Amino acid sequence: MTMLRAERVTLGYGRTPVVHDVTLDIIEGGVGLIGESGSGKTTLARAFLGLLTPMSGNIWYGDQTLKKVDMRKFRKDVQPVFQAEALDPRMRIGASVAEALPRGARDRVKDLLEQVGLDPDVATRRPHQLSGGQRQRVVIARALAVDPRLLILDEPTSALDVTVQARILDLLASLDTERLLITHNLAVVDRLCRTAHVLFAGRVVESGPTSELLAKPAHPYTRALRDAVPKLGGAPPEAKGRTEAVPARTGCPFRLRCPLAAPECEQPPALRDLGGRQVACHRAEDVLLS
Ligand SMILES: Nc1ncnc2c1ncn2[C@@H]1O[C@H](COP(=O)(O)OP(=O)(O)OP(=O)(O)O)[C@@H](O)[C@H]1O
Repeated sequence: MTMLRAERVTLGYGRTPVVHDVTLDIIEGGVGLIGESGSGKTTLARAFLGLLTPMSGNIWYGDQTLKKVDMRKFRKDVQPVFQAEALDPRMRIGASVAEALPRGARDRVKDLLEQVGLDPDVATRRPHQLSGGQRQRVVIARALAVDPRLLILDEPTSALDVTVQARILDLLASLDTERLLITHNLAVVDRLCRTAHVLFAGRVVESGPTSELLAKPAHPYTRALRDAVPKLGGAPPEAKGRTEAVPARTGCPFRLRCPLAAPECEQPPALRDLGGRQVACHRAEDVLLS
């Protein structure tokens, strides 16, 4: 089932588009958005949260666009999971979680803290008295307080060290709530999302089942990300090749970094179906064979 849908969405700041003509469904089983810094992941997430209005195209929630939807209900159904730094440093943890709960349900603080694997005694502490992993759990507890249908998680574990990161991923995997996960790290998407979309320079370059994208990438950029997959907790990968090259302004945006670039890549590749996935590459068949 599709929970949220971006339909031919172009997004930008001022008059400058940074996400171009993206169509993408958030479906059950977890959806991952992967790409390097500046590829447009957070911009797309902000549009899905209703925080950024598309320059063109629409975001659909069920059969309504976000322009028409009941925003009070939408804000309850679709919850962002912010970085732990967003917690109010002056507030005690219990008050911080209680604040997120609906009126009349404030006695659920203890349950929520337990649900995210925290000792309810942390309720009396302030954020600086918790570890980074504990703070991230509090942020997740706050997001869960309104029983959302969908969590939108932007790099939920990148600030944490490896073992703590693995435990937070276990927690997220154990939740019933659906998720859109934004990350540099393919290994994190593999753990939490059945479907993955790879963004490069504000365009979807490959989409499909995560396991297939990892096992047999059809876009050279997906392959470069896969080959640079950091262990959980590692540094963000850089695609191999001429990493200093900026995206090309004409033709395929990846061509200046692509080891398979050919004359036809001076024409922009359309996103096309290829054996159960979608890929925007003239040479996808060669990528699969090579
Ligand atoms: N508020 C803003 N005003 C103008 N340009 C912005 C703004 N926010 C982001 N951008 C630009 O939009 C592009 C996409 O940024 P975005 O933050 O969506 O990328 P990202 O893939 O989430 O990167 P990161 O992983 O570093 O967060 C970048 O070129 C960025 O410089």
